[in-house]
Amino acid sequence: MIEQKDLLVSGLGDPVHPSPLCFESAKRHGGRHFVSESERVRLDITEGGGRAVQTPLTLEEAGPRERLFFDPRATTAAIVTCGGLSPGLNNVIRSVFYELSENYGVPKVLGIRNGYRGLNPAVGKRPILLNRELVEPIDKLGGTALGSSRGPQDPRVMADFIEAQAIDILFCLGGDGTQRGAHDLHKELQRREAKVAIVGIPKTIDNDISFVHQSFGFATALDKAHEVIQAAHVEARDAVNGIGLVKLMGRHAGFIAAGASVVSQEVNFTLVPEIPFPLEGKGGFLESLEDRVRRRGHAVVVVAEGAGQHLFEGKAGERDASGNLQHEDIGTYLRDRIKAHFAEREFEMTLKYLDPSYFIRSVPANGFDRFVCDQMGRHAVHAGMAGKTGVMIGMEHGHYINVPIPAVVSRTKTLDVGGDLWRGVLQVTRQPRW
Ligand SMILES: Nc1ncnc2c1ncn2[C@@H]1O[C@H](COP(=O)(O)OP(=O)(O)OP(=O)(O)O)[C@@H](O)[C@H]1O
Ligand SMILES: O=P(O)(O)OC[C@H]1O[C@](O)(CO)[C@@H](O)[C@@H]1O
Ligand SMILES: [Mg+2]
Repeated sequence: MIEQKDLLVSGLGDPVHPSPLCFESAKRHGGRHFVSESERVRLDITEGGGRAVQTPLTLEEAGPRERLFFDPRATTAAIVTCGGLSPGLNNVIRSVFYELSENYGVPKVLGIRNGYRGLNPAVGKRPILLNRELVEPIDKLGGTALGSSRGPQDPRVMADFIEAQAIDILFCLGGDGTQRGAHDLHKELQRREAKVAIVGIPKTIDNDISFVHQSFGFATALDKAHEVIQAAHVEARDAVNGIGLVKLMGRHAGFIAAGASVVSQEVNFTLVPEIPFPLEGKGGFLESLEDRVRRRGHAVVVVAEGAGQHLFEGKAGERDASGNLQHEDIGTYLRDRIKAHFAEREFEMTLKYLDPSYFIRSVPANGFDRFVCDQMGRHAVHAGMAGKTGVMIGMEHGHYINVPIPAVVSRTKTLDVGGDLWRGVLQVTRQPRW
């Protein structure tokens, strides 16, 4: 259980340098300008309906501070991108670079190559000095201009490198693993009493990072997933007893599968990791699917990659370089089980299996994600320049917030099966309430 004391952000010291940012016109019009340290955002803004009355937890509002810890003209910053790709990584790199160099006047911004590996000179490539020419066109491209990687590096080696390069602020773009790595690095630098700010920026198409209502890349992933579901629907509808089966990413959480099902409106079954569905027997998935095909002549099924793992109990899964468990392939397993089920009943049908895989994440960000990327990147710069460290930029209730990384990684965000999104899925699919 997170307590208020777990939500206090660490600082490197007194902010003594005046910010070069200018908000005079906002001030004149009575608008918001600098954000003070006392401004906080409530984590839970709902009440009533039988909820227990509690003192609400609050988080630090992110945003530009009037006084900075780092003197912008004498600051060196660096950016690293880790883990799997997500639409918008390049947009964040670009916004972080421009905010630092154009608005704060930071003279040196380094791009660390291929994730945390680039902080270990024994195995990584040298960092690149970012400049306008390099950064200006990257937002039109998918992927990350800096490269990424999985797999651990020793925090002592990374801290040595950071100190040797005189890096003052490191921006760590990545998912839960990246934020854990950032926390280890922060602790090592703290142990050395090094005045280095570590600022995380959450990246995941899976949308499964706590304290982030919607991470960048998620909306683009839904757009791409929607295209695939549309194709599955056309194929299913135009075949004799057609079934379109679509597997989508989401190893721990079903946000992509659920979100894309609602976007598409054509899905009849959505299978997610949060709800272990019965496969066989009355009311199970196969019987329900058969019933739907008998009644309507076709069906569309969307399955998240992390769904149905209970069906593989006893199998020792492999792990990737970062230690993430590799799931058994629920997509091809369901494809084969569906075919076998209909064959046993001598019920003619046509199954089309679509696995868009990386197609939904290695693409440029859509308009909404581009917007989120810019906001995330610039808020991260404000936090770093103010000397906040061991912190990740979050977003709740439309407010950007500074969240201590231990609080972020202490819990995993999964679909709220009593919430609006899942209710939406049930209303669209009218599938059984497993
Ligand atoms: N528990 C951990 N402690 C320290 N470092 C970690 C930890 N977990 C992962 N890392 C490091 O963080 C980097 C990225 O981790 P990982 O490959 O798990 O991706 P991620 O950031 O979780 O992104 P995603 O899973 O969304 O692709 C890797 O270099 C990995 O070794
Ligand atoms: O094949 P890779 O690069 O390890 O990435 C796969 C993983 O990426 C994710 O989309 C997370 O970004 C997961 O849903 C998926 O398991
Ligand atoms: Mg991860």
